Amino acid sequence: LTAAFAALGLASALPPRIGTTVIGNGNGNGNGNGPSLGSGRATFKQARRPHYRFNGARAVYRTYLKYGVPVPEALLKAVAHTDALSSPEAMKKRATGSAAAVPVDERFDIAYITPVTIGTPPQTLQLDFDTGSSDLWVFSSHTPPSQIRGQEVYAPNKSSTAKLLDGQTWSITYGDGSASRGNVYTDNFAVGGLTVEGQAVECAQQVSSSFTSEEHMDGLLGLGFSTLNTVSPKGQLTFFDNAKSKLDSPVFTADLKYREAGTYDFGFIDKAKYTGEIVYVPVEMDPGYWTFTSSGYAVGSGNFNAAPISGIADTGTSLVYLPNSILTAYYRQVQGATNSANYGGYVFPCSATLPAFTFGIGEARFTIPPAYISYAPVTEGSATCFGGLQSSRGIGVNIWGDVALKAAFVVYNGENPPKIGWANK
Ligand SMILES: O=C(c1ccc(-c2ccco2)nc1O)N(Cc1ccccn1)C1CC1
Repeated sequence: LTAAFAALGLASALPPRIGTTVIGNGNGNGNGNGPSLGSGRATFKQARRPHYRFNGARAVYRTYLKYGVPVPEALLKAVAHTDALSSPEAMKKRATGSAAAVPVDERFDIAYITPVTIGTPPQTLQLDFDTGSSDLWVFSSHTPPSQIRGQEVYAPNKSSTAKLLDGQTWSITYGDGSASRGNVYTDNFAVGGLTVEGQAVECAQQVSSSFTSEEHMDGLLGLGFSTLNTVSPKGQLTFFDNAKSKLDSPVFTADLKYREAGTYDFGFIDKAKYTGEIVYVPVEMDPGYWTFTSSGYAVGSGNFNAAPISGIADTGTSLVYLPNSILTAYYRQVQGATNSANYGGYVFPCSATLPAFTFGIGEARFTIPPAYISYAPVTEGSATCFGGLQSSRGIGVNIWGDVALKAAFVVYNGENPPKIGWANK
């Protein structure tokens, strides 16, 4: 501002502290209708103007007018632009968030963890963001120490903003047989700069062994629909449902990657993260998963089999689970592949040459490279590898897990009705 004034050859008469409204305290100067002057002194208390946003361009503009200096075109444009930025609707939705999705292990993408902060002062935990479930639960000070192996825990008693949800409990069983249960607090909760106050944080009082052995995962953050939430007797909202109303746009995106960190973004779609166009398909939100229909598949360079495949986009599941007919078509192209009862799924020699797997979203095509499908040796150092494509028989739903999701940029659009968008990257 000083420079602006100097440019105008004006003394740097800085305007009074912007946004103050001068109010009298009743000892006026007697020429209004206030009480007669007492000691010839007057004091005026200043008060902040609520929701006032300083607007530099407008301050300079006012000065030009005050001194009768012609206002240059550029300044008029700046005033118009900055006014638009601070307009009521522009002010209303200002929130977005962005956080890394890091593989829990450097060799296989078994799951991805994302840093979050809970409480006051903030406690940082690493959670598995899971679009296949809708409970936000954490290892906590209520978790038996015998079930904790290196995880960070949330201690509500160390947070001045934690509140127990009296009488509320939760209990969840996942498809791989893992399970956890406990009680519930609300607290301030933030992901990548996006804060929700009063988020239901489900504290584990019991976790099953597979959670104990996943030492870098301090809990799950459900991004399914809140209808799946298990808190009883009063179901709670997911972080996304709580944050949605203040997001610039009611969306979150998943950009998972093969053996490297990706990102979850909330409230915006980052054009730098994808190529071509995002193709949207409808979502069936009952019973609570992001359920959509794929338009078909192809094995390697084979022709595309156009056939609707209903399935869920599940960031919390490592592999892809599809109908047997598709798996037979795929693994018959893999030398030495068998569906092993011993290992519980399709295995093959790690030295085998694998075809890619392509799935359709409308007219768009997404190809999972062979490297993603040669998932991991069945046991440390084994020459037999477990496939990234497995059978959905016995699950009841087809699942597009991380093996598929990391081949795309995925937009979870929470408008009514919800939809899911897919783009290549
Ligand atoms: O693990 C679950 C899963 C997630 C949430 C719930 C649940 C119960 C009550 C509320 O949510 N139940 C699941 O079972 N998978 C993935 C999966 C992977 C492997 C086998 C079976 N399934 C659900 C998304 C399908």
